[in-house]
Amino acid sequence: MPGYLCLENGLTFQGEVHMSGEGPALGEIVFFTGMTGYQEVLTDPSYKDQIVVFTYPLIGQYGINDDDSESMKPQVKGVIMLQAPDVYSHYHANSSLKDYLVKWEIPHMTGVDTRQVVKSIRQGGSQNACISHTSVMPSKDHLTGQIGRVAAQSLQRQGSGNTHIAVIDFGVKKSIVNSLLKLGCSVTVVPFHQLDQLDHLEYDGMVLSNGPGDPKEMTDLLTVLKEKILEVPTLGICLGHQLIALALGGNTEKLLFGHRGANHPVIDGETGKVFITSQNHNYVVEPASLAGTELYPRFRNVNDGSLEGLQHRTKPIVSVQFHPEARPGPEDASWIFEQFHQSITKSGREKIYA
Ligand SMILES: NC(=O)CC[C@H](N)C(=O)O
Repeated sequence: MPGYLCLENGLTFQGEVHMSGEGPALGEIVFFTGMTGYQEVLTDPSYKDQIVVFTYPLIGQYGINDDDSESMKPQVKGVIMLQAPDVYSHYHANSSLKDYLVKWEIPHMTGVDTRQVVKSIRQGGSQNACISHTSVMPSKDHLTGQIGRVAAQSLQRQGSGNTHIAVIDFGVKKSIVNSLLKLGCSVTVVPFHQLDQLDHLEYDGMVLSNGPGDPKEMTDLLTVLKEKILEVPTLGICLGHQLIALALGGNTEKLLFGHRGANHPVIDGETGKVFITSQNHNYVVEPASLAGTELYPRFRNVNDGSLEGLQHRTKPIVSVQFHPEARPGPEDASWIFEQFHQSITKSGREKIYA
């Protein structure tokens, strides 16, 4: 049925709307620039309640499969595409993208001038938007509470390796846990609201996961997090990176329109090497806020110079704004997990932090 995408800045786009009810579906509108990886994006809990615009004009060509989801179901509030073909082709696929979105009742829209939508977001910044059959202007209210809607409810142990990692779950992607299991670690996923459980666990390292929304919604946890971060080798990924900065005295701010894609170049100040990363974030750590803390900026985005990761001056604590687990995107940064793993053993630590 014909319908509308209405942005907070007043712009309205017409297209073909597919949604079960009348709507409207309200979410923060953001854009993803990768040519592939739509299944991973739709199921990444960090996109909770966001409306995602895909800039690549043809989405759904290789269908949906049983392996590539980052969580049990799509997490996005809505999907905006130029074209989503009914025909798909891939030896792994078991459903079309459209059937999958209909099954999970995810409002989606095709026939939209996605380039124009993206231009508008780049000018006005991420903002709320509505998908509906009639033209409905979105509220300007800042959407909150997403982390509580995606994180696990109870502790989950996986793997049997000797090195035991506590993954603090703010909406963890499956591939972060898988990256640790692949290195031979065992993993306990600890929900963010059960940090007291860490006192009963014996673990060798900690990972603070990715997650949706504003990191400052987790301000109540910062004192406990700081104590735990300083105790064991710690890796922070995306929201986890932002929380390490906040816990150790830094500050975060919101970018105008965020980074979401599979080809963001990042330079490692330690080695001078540039690598291509997968990204999905709205917020960044403010470099100036690190003055007087024990953290220093190690990684930078080559395109806009924004901060992409931190290192602690004396302790084995590293954090990255990009996604070393990739999915979707290149695996150029998977060495971050390997170094984290090495940093857990004393000899590895001496080598890395010499
Ligand atoms: N992928 C993430 O962890 C995103 C972190 C945070 N929600 C942001 O948008 O910046």
